[in-house]
Amino acid sequence: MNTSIVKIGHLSHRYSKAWAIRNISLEIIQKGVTGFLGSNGAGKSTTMNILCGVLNQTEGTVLIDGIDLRQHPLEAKKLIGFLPQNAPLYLDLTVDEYLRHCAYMRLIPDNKVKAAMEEAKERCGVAHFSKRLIKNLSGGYRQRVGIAQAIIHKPKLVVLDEPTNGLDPNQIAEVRSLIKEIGEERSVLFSSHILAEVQATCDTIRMIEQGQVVFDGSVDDFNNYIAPGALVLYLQQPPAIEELMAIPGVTAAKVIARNKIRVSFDTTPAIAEDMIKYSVERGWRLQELHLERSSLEEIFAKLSNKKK
Ligand SMILES: Nc1ncnc2c1ncn2[C@@H]1O[C@H](COP(=O)(O)OP(=O)(O)OP(=O)(O)O)[C@@H](O)[C@H]1O
Repeated sequence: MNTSIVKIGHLSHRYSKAWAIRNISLEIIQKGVTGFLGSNGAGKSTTMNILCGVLNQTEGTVLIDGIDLRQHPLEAKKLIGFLPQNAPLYLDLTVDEYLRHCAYMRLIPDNKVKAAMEEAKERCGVAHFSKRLIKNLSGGYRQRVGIAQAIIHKPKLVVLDEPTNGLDPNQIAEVRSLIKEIGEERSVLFSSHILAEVQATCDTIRMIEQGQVVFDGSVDDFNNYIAPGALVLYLQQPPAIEELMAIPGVTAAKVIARNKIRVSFDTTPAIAEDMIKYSVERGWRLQELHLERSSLEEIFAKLSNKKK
C-alpha cells in the first residue's frame, strides 16, 4: 500500500503582516517524484522550509510518516533529506570532508560513516571527485554534492528546492535522471519553474499560487487540465468550410495548410467520431485527425490565474 509520507494540514505562514501561504493541505506518496510548481513568490520555498523543519509555521500541521514535525522534530527530521535553494556547501572543504561532516550531523554511527559516504557519492556520481575542494567543482557537480548530503542518511523523503536552477542543459539532464533514480526507492519532492522538467521527471504535480493549492494530481491530469477545443483534420477531398460549419457543435473551421483544416468545437464529446462518420458518408477521404492540446505554458497560466 502506498500511503502518504507527508501529510500537510491547513498550513499557513505569515512572515510579518502578509501571509506567504494560506491554508495549504496536501499529501505526498511514499515513493516517486512529486513536482512542486508555482510562480515566483507563490510560496514553494516557504512550504518546503516548513516541511523540512527549517521554519516554524504560523498555523497548521506537518506529519512526516505520521510523526508531528513540530512536536517531535528530531524523529521527524531523521526521515528527511533537504537541499535548499542555495545549497549549504562549505566551499573550502573537499567532497569527502564535507560529506563526513554531514554524516556526523545526521548522527550516523562512526562505524557506518564511510559506507554511507561511499554510497551517497556513488549514487550521485561524485566518487571520482572525493578529494577535490568543492569550490573547484562545476555547478552541476556542486549540485550533485548537495544532493549527496540530502540522501547520505537514507531518508524516506528527499526535498529539493529548485535543484536544477542555474545549470546548463547537460547538467540539468543529469540531475534530472538522478532525481528519477532516487525517486525509484524513496519519495522526492522538488520545486521547479521549468514545466517541461516537471513533466519529464515527475509522477505527480502539486501547484501553488499566492500561497494556495491550485492543482493536485497526476502529470496526465495536468496535461489534460484544459479540455481540447479543436481538431486538426487532414482530408484528401476537403469539403467547403460552410459544410463543416453546419455540423452541430462546430464553432469555427479554418484552412491552415493544403488539405489541412482546424475545426473548433464547443463541449461536444463525440466530435472526432462524428468527423470520421461524415468523412466516410460524404467522401472527404480523411487521412489524419488529432486533437489540439493546450501547451504546458497555457495550462500553467490558466492555473496561475485561478488565484488572481
Ligand atoms: N524571510 C521573508 N520575509 C518576508 N517575506 C518573505 C520571506 N521569505 C519569503 N517571503 C515572501 O513570501 C512569499 C512566498 O515566498 P517563497 O520564497 O516561499 O516563494 P517561492 O514560490 O519559493 O518563490 P521563488 O520561486 O521565487 O523562489 C513571497 O511573497 C515572498 O516575498
